[in-house]
Amino acid sequence: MTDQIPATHDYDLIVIGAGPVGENVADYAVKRGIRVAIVEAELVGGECSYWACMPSKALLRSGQALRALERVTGGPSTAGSLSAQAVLQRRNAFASDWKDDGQVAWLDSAGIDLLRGHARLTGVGSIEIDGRRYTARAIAVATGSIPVLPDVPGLADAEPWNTRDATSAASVPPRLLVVGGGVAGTELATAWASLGSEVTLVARGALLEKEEPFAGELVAASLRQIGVDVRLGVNLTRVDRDGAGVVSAVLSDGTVVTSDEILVTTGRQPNTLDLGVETVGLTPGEWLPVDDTLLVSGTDWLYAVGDVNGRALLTHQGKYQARAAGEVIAARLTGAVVHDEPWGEHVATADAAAVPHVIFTDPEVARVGLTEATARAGGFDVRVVEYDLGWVAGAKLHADGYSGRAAFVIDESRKVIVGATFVGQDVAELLHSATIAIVGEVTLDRLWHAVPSYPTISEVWLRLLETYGRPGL
Ligand SMILES: Cc1cc2nc3c(=O)[nH]c(=O)nc-3n(C[C@H](O)[C@H](O)[C@H](O)COP(=O)(O)OP(=O)(O)OC[C@H]3O[C@@H](n4cnc5c(N)ncnc54)[C@H](O)[C@@H]3O)c2cc1C
Ligand SMILES: NC(=O)c1ccc[n+]([C@@H]2O[C@H](COP(=O)([O-])OP(=O)(O)OC[C@H]3O[C@@H](n4cnc5c(N)ncnc54)[C@H](O)[C@@H]3O)[C@@H](O)[C@H]2O)c1
Repeated sequence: MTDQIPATHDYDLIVIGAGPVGENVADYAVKRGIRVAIVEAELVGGECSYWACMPSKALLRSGQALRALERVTGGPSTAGSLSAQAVLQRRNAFASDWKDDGQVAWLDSAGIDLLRGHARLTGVGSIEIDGRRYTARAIAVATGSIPVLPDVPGLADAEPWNTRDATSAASVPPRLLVVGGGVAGTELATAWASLGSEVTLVARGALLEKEEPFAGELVAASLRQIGVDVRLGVNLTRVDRDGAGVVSAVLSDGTVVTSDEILVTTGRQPNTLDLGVETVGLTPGEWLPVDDTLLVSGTDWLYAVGDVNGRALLTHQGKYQARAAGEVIAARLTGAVVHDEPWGEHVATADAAAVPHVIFTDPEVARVGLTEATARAGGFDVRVVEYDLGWVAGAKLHADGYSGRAAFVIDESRKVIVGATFVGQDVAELLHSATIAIVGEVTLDRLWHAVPSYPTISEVWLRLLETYGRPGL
């Protein structure tokens, strides 16, 4: 192990991992005129492009569109059905048929060198790929995260699906058991049920426990409506797959679920187990701790960006970090001024204040910032207002019997929104207005002048303000 950056180096910056985050670190850095290489062990484009965001949303979209049509009087009079094979083919196209030629061509056009293979850190400013050593003045780790498999007797031997299997499967399993009531579990249960699978969803608590409680309740009700057997407050105790391939799962309430596949969606862990982090004083298997410029604590050359730092396991938030990291690495290497004050060009301040995300279940769950529970735990002087989206004229027009709910978490001391949640059909596009209100710290009295158009679902903004009451009255 070396303990200082080598005097000569192959690159200014080496990025490990060419997922959406690594690509953006490299892109933003190379545009500032430094020499950049990126290392990829599998496909350029990463998890999001081939086994996560894109294929899962492609699997979900057709069912959502069909149900939306059925909720409008005059839509199909008999229950419509999807062509599962056509949906799977559309999914294949969105996963680029698991080929990365397009992304590789883009790297080339951007002037970023691609090094194929599995990289391991070997010391300060140095890595090894298949026995070959490369050095750089800075290294950015963007290796993402991998699924967690709970230690349940028989589970590993039953060859469960992980999210990769569930997003790339070539046919619809007649029966699917989904374990885990979080984001991936609820989305993939929705998708496969829409495609005709008989789905059972098992969650050890409620669904979507990190959200406002009404989110999980509304999603559980709608999953049941599309035929999913939702079992809450139970866990797996034992799993077996017999010679015919049938899976039997024994639950903590003593019941047994039989299925053709079992999908485990019980969270993620950092992809740092086989990365050589121990050569630079870090612990394999742990999230890499970073400051707001994405610099790894205790170093002046190592950065960790995206899922691997554990700040927000979302593509768009990782890419936001990547823009800051690419710029700050280049700035530091070229001696340019670093703007690392809160909300400055070189920091990921929004990671702590305003992370937006959409769960593409039906209804969608869209949240930015804090929930009531996290705001209270954070010591905010909180007031929460809620409104039933089914009462909004634009929502009634959008779908017969529209069902949904929205909430604002308000910091009473500053009279600003610190969290917003919308649950309902097609609320995803409402979310960015809330992100802007939070990042801009727009006060409630000013928000009264932001007039939503009639008749749109966004009128819920006015209804929530009215529920709060006009400041000063
Ligand atoms: C089922 C599912 C659905 C999701 N849907 C969404 C969504 O709709 N919206 C959203 O925002 N987020 C979604 N996410 C989360 C999103 O996929 C991740 O946040 C995102 O992929 C993280 O990007 P990343 O670049 O940090 O890591 P990754 O995308 O995991 O990329 C890491 C890359 O590094 C490579 N690599 C790893 N180790 C090495 C090594 N040692 N050497 C060389 N290369 C290496 C890997 O091969 C990979 O290409 C979803 C996740 C899952 C599981
Ligand atoms: N639309 C999106 O943006 C999207 C979609 C899918 C995934 N993701 C990202 O991927 C990440 C991972 O998703 P996820 O659903 O795997 O994680 P999650 O944290 O959302 O949910 C994990 C679920 O598994 C349960 N669980 C954990 N350990 C368990 C155990 N030992 N036994 C039984 N149950 C257990 C939890 O209670 C929870 O219900 C999310 O944090 C999210 O950021 C995003």
